Amino acid sequence: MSFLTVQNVHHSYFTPKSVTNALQNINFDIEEGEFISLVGPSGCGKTTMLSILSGLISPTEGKVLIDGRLPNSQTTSIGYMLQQDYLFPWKTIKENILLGLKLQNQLTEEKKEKSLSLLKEIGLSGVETQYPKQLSGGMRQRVALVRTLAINPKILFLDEPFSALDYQTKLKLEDLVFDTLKAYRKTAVLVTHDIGEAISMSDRILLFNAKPGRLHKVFSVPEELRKLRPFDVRSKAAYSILFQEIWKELESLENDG
Ligand SMILES: Nc1ncnc2c1ncn2[C@@H]1O[C@H](COP(=O)(O)OP(=O)(O)OP(=O)(O)O)[C@@H](O)[C@H]1O
Repeated sequence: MSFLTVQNVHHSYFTPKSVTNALQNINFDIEEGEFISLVGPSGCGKTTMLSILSGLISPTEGKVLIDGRLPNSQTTSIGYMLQQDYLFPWKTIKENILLGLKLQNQLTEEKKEKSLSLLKEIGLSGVETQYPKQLSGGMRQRVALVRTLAINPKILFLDEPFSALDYQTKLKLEDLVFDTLKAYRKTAVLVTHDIGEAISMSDRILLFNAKPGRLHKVFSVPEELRKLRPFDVRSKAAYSILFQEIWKELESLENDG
């Protein structure tokens, strides 16, 4: 059985006046250690899919299993990186990083040391006693990554974590997140509007279609690109070919809609 399975998922939002079929008949699997991106036109259900995968909402029909368990079960450890870093402004960087462990009653000396050494690994030595407002947006997102990894999640859900950053910081952070997730052999699902980001970071890309949201096509990133860091992927011919392919497919979906 795969690490994560999505079986016949449908999801509708009901309001007193209308019903929106956000997702229809979604099926896919993710293997342990895979990096998957969800892309598609606005309103195709990417955020809804991520909310279902992470157990924030239950699908109207069908189910998701992570390591054989429902995502909202106590034993399924999930990490998030979002567009905003959601660090607590009144807590120091060290307190922010250790908060998850503290809340889960898992703050051992060993885990504390590990989390603080990860902060150094990603180039943030010496910020432990500073407050979030003293750091740049890119630095704060790096702290958010450490905070997420501190709880040793089985899977990470990344909801446009680079979209609020300037272009140069975004490219640097893509490399850093990629390196860190590979080093710790983490499984990850990224939602992004940026096809280049999806190709350069992922093993596979799931293209969704809108109204209702369906899984339209799955693209496998060529093996030769998967071995490279995201920044280096962007200069390869195979990258441009796949970019064109996904771009054309997206355009045809938008024209159909
Ligand atoms: N809480 C909600 N109540 C009612 N309808 C909703 C709700 N959340 C999302 N929708 C609708 O469900 C559909 C899918 O929305 P969703 O946000 O998942 O798409 P998306 O692909 O993430 O969009 P975007 O790329 O614009 O962020 C859309 O038609 C949206 O209007």
